[in-house]
Amino acid sequence: MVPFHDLRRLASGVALVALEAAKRSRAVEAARSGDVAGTLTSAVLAATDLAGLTKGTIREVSAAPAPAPAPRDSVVYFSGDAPGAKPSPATRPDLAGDSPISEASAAPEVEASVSGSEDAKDAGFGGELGHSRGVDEERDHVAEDNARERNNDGASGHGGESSRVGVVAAEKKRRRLRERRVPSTPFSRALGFAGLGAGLAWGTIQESAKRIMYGMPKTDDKRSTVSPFLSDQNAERLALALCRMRGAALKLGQMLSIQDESLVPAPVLAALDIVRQGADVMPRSQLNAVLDAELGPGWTSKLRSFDYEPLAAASIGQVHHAVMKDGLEVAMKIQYPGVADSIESDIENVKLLLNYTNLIPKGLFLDRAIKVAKEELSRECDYLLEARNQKRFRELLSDSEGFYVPLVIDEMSSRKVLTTELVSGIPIDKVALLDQETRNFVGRKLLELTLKELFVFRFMQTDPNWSNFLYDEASKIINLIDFGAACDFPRSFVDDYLRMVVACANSDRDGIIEMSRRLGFITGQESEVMLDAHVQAAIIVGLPFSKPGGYDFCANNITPSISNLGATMLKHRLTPPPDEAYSLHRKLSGAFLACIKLRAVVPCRELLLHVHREYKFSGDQTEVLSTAAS
Ligand SMILES: Nc1ncnc2c1ncn2[C@@H]1O[C@H](COP(=O)(O)OP(=O)(O)OP(=O)(O)O)[C@@H](O)[C@H]1O
Repeated sequence: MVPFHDLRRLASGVALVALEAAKRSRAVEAARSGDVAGTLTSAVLAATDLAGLTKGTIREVSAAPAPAPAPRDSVVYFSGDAPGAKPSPATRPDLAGDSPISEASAAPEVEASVSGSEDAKDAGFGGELGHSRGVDEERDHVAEDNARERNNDGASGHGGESSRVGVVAAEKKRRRLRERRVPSTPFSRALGFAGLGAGLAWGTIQESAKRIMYGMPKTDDKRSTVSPFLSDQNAERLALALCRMRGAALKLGQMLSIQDESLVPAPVLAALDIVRQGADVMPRSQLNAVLDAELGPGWTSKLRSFDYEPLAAASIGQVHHAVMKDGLEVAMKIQYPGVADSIESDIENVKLLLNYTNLIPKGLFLDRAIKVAKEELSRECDYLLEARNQKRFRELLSDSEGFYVPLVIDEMSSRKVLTTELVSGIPIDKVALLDQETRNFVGRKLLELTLKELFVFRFMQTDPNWSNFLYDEASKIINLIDFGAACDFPRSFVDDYLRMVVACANSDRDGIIEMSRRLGFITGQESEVMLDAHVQAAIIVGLPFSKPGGYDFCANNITPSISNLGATMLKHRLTPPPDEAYSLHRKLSGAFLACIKLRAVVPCRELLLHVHREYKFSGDQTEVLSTAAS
């Protein structure tokens, strides 16, 4: 027998589809007003969305790439370069031939020269000649550097060569991404979620039936054994749908994917790993439409070349390699259409799905977290804001050894397109494969940066995604990218937060309780159980800072202890954490998780004491560390 609650889920899923269709359907409106063509278009769109979202076919991500479509050249070169300067496919062997990206439908007013690509010719790309304006001194310098590096060793971007440092670009290209249109209207997005809900419900019923026929699946994960909802197929379905939807939904999926198994069930985590590896790719027609609308139809006149095969398909946009007229290699991040306008509804829809599935434990104060996520995501969709953040960090870190923030190219940037200097390097999870000395160095640098951002700049990039730190082994520089999520912290908050970290480092119970109250983590009315759990968690988080000398993140894995205490705190918590805490703690735990991943040994206490010594508290109060601190 199929359990009743599964039938109810299916019914709810179907009801949701019907409800959304009725509520938001342009088709219905069109039909009412007699627009038959509109009705048909919307119906077809809806059907495609549903089909795509409920299939749940397993995607081979890395082990066995999907068969390549007919070979194509994805790079389009534009005419007007100085003689001899025109890059040819031969200089980019990684691009030879096999792009999975399909047909072009390009900006009609520019015509193409080159590359022997039929696509480019069909697309009618071409040259507005001799343009090179607004190139400042710094930019010239960077372009020259890059040209020199390219001549020397063929590596691209800042930070240069090293056979081991796989250029991220080349590495990412080896993965075959799936090309699918982004559902860009509120209607198609809502239907997408509804379809997913129905798909999950159907998957649950299938799983229940399977269990009746063949018994329980063998797995260590208790929750997946208990709930037929948490089948591998359903988890896969969820991941595929998120990759297709992109936008806020995918971002939330990526956030969940770096959580540990005590919060998110294992099969879902495994599926979300797919999500972390990148979204589907938007077709050229959608891409060109965004570029034309944002940069004007003459955008190609500023480029020597543009590669239609993306370096990366991220949650909010996809990133393409291009070369500016002056030879500077750049990364162009192009936002998926419709995602900025659908943050609110996407998140509401994800919430609905989470409610269906009971995936999130009670006590997480989800509403508050969701409010913060919405605000963060809308900021992240504004690439002009990201450009400003990036310039600010470039300035702040200009004297900090070991870090580099790439240049922003204003003339090729807008609210939905962000063009920055291309940098190279390997993300943190790849650094984890290097020698101990390198891992220690990178771990130390990451913690140093985190402390500096919070306690010196009071301005922090709050997205700890491992790919946002690209380590260039040859120059020993960490190239920093992705400043979409960044925020200022008020001085009074930072003052008390530093006092709290020091109290944690010194296992100072009274200090922890007092600062936690002042910062708003507790009300002061909590039960003893809650206070104990809170203090214990704080002391565990402070452990790396508790003793002089190198702290070995590999030998002391603190994640499980925190998860256990986390459960107690969720049960007894009286107040949600302050708004500042969501992104700050994501970043801090991200820095710790990175050090754990790197199995690094880092003199954390020395780093903290250094920051504390240099810190000026407001009101110029002299802060003395307790004797245990020295
Ligand atoms: N300047 C750059 N140089 C080299 N690669 C880059 C650059 N900018 C972006 N990339 C590549 O594109 C990927 C996505 O870029 P970015 O992180 O800025 O996008 P995002 O939409 O903020 O992504 P996320 O979904 O991780 O938040 C990076 O992980 C990196 O591989």
